[in-house]
Amino acid sequence: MSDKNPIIAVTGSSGAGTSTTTNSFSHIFRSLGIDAALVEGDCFHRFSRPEMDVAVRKAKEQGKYISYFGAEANDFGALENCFAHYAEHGISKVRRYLHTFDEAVPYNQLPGTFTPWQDLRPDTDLLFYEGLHGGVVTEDNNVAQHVDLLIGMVPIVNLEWIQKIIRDTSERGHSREAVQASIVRSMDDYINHITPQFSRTHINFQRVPTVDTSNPFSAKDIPSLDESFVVIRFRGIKHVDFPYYLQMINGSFMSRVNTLVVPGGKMGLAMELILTPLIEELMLKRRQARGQINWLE
Ligand SMILES: Nc1ncnc2c1ncn2[C@@H]1O[C@H](COP(=O)(O)OP(=O)(O)OP(=O)(O)O)[C@@H](O)[C@H]1O
Ligand SMILES: O=C(CO)[C@H](O)[C@H](O)COP(=O)(O)O
Repeated sequence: MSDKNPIIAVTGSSGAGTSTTTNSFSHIFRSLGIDAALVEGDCFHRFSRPEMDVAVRKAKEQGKYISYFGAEANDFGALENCFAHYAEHGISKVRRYLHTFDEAVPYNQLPGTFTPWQDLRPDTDLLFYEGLHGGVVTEDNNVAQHVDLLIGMVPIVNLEWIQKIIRDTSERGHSREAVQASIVRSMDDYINHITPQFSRTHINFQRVPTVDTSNPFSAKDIPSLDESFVVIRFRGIKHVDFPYYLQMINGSFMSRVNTLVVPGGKMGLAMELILTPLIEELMLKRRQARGQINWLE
């Protein structure tokens, strides 16, 4: 945590929608005039796609599974260092993992490879991470401790799998069988490294479909926002203005004292209403910590 160089992390499983959510954050950053440094979590994978294929095969020969959710295939130490270094100095190093031809062509590289490590732009206002492990804690690494605002993006699991299967087959060139196999292979790491993060988050956004998703492996399309509700759970945030949200978001209601439910189509509006004041507060603390505060504000 750092008042001077705050970090916001959106964490979620593969296909959960962390990249999609980045659009909502970009919109908020733009409207608040915030210059955010983007860190894509996939840059901390240890292996390129061909290297991962080999690692998975070798592990299988030894009767083990490795997946993109776990510590063997991701450098949690490098991720923690990235956050710690940014919190301390406002800079860090990042790279990109290129998933598709569209992403890879501008770099003259192949899909499934990394760009070289590069310094983040200097003088950014905050670091924005989206990926798998923004709230990870293991025996050796504590990534979560460096995050000032931790958001979980968590569709219910059937919907998450539908989103992953359809995205991976239509955009990333994988077969349905390969994606199903990777879901099976990931299950241990999913339980040990992905889901525990959602008990450390400040807010979880859980999309729940209102259409039948009981066989996610046969789904032809992703249920739309209008075919879903979003369950929003708050933890450890003071003064959550539930009456204001209930008034502003048509069709919203509370299901528990810390839980707001909104129609799926209102997810963007809900994110903006809820996150804008929290991000403004981070920026206010940042200015105070840097002695830039104008007491007339
Ligand atoms: N709220 C939503 N409504 C409808 N479709 C969605 C929503 N969120 C995500 N999707 C779709 O689900 C798929 C996966 O989303 P996205 O790429 O954002 O996931 P991700 O968490 O970034 O995955 P990865 O970590 O594997 O890159 C995409 O096809 C995206 O369009
Ligand atoms: O999104 C993922 C994890 O967040 C992917 O599973 C991982 O990055 C590997 O990508 P690809 O299947 O494109 O090689």
